[in-house]
Amino acid sequence: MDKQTLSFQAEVKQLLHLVAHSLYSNKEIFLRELVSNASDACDKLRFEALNDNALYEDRPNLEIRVTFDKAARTITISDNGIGLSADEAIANLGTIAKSGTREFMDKLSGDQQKDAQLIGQFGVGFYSGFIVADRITVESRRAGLKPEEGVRWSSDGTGEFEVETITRPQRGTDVILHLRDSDTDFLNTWRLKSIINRYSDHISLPILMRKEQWDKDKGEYVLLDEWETVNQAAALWVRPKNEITEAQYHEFYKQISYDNEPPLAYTHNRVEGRTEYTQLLFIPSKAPYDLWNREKRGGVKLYVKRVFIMDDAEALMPVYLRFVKGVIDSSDLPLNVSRELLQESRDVKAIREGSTKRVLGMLEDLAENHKDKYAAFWKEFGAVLKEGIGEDHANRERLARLLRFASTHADEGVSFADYVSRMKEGQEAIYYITAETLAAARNSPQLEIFRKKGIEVLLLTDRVDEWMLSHLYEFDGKPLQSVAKGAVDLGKLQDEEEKKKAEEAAAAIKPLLERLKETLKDKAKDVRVTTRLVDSPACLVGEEGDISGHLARLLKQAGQKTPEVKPILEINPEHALVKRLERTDRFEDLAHILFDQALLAEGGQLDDPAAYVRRVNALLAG
Ligand SMILES: Nc1ncnc2c1ncn2[C@@H]1O[C@H](COP(=O)(O)OP(=O)(O)OP(=O)(O)O)[C@@H](O)[C@H]1O
Repeated sequence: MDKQTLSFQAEVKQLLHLVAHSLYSNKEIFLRELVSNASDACDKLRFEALNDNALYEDRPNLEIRVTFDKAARTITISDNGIGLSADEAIANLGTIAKSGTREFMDKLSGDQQKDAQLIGQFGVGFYSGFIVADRITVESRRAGLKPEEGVRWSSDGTGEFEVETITRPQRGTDVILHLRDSDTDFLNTWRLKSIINRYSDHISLPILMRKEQWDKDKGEYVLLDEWETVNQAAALWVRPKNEITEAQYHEFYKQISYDNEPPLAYTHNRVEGRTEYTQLLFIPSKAPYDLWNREKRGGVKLYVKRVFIMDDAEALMPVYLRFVKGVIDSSDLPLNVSRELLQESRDVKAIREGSTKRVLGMLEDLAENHKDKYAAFWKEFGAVLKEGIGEDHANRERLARLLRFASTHADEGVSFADYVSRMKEGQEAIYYITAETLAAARNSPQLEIFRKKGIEVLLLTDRVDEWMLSHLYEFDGKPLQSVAKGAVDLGKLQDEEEKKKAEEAAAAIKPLLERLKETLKDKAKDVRVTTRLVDSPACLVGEEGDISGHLARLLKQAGQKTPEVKPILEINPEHALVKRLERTDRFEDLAHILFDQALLAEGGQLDDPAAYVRRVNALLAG
């Protein structure tokens, strides 16, 4: 192929611009990214060679070399991995194939500072070379192709790149960075070594650099023809725990997660027994931008006997732990394991169960011993963890203990155990209310009697709460009871006198109830007297087993059909407004207003807001 000039995909141009302008604060990451690509290329070769050993040609030892040339002002990162064909170079280095990166591009705000932070979550990979280089040349040959089928790719990182065929006897890739004038300080063994130590120590392949020696005559260090390995060259998770520093764990985490913040916690174990594997799992400090995408595959990489098999092996972690990042290295799975096989494998099932327990153990430890960290975790990931209540029956008990809520007694951080420890003498149930917002929950009329009696109520406002509650009926033998469903049954918390008073009030008000029922028959399935209200005239409740108004609204928002369930209107016979009903000549207006206000108070929407306004105005004017 003669030399061709091609244009970058529009998104690449945008990305390149961003790379060159936003990443100045942390220039040295270019080396991490390019070494990581070189390592990936070696992993890919090892993987393909499982089925075709000839791909190793005569160089089975995979390695990465980092060299520099002061005179030419270049740094070269070389690998003898899978290499690129000409077509692959055009496709992979001229476009953004990864959907993640494309999504990232969509999220760019144009605000450089924000975008630079965002970039940390993605890693710009190959293009990060342009942070320090004003031209990058890639020379490569794919394993298995002939020497004449090599390719040279070159670009100054603006709009276009050039490709041509070259002859290249050795397989693999050289990425040659032509440094900008301002970045020649990277042409220094010590500097490069220290960057490799910081970012790439855990890369499992040897990273080689030429040795240096002090030359007395020249009065400077000169490079020798001898090479030395400058990293540990052992996969981090294989090394004994006591030889790994906290900083190394954190760096490894950053590398696999693209998260700039250190992880909240990690766990590193060798599991022995029927299924043998090593797990190194991290809990991030911050939720990724796509946490809510349940389709997104998990963040756990699968290795088999240190050979990289796949990213995002979702079968290794339950969906509700999709925020966990890390590596699992199995000693038992076959090297040619596929995603389909993973789904069925008994070993994988054992690994998933073991890893789930480990993560829950980590969370329990945080909850117990590092309360601040657990609170931070809960803020970021609590709502996702709640999915586990419905999805992971085996661990439901443990998960329930990890849940945290707001309540009428505390703004956040209330566990079921806290709640139970504060239960009143004679209180049998754990009371909760669901609502769209904390304010709506806190101010619901249904809470009035509980507040009056000092009984704590959990305030649930996450979207997933209703669903979660359909899978969780009790904690520690105490039933969970909605304060907005069924008749209030405070059981032993209510004394006989109160009960008697309520019954008498109900009897006295019977004719009024009948009238209300008739007037509101299209809106309410029943109207009854309640003791749950103190300051409000009325509230809506559901029948035990009915879906709540809150859930019905959530489902409606999600575009799902919901069964038409009419609520029950409960009225407070002591309230002035209710008393007024008995002698008003605008009974119908007032009845509707009572209902509509009860609906508004629980966060509902009126079917006919104009009618409501008209009625209120009529009353105000009258
Ligand atoms: N040293 C290399 N050898 C072979 N192919 C490479 C090499 N470096 C890059 N590539 C190819 O170029 C593609 C783009 O690289 P880039 O670093 O931009 O993205 P990525 O590696 O897919 O993602 P990321 O680096 O964010 O994990 C790679 O997927 C790979 O196909």
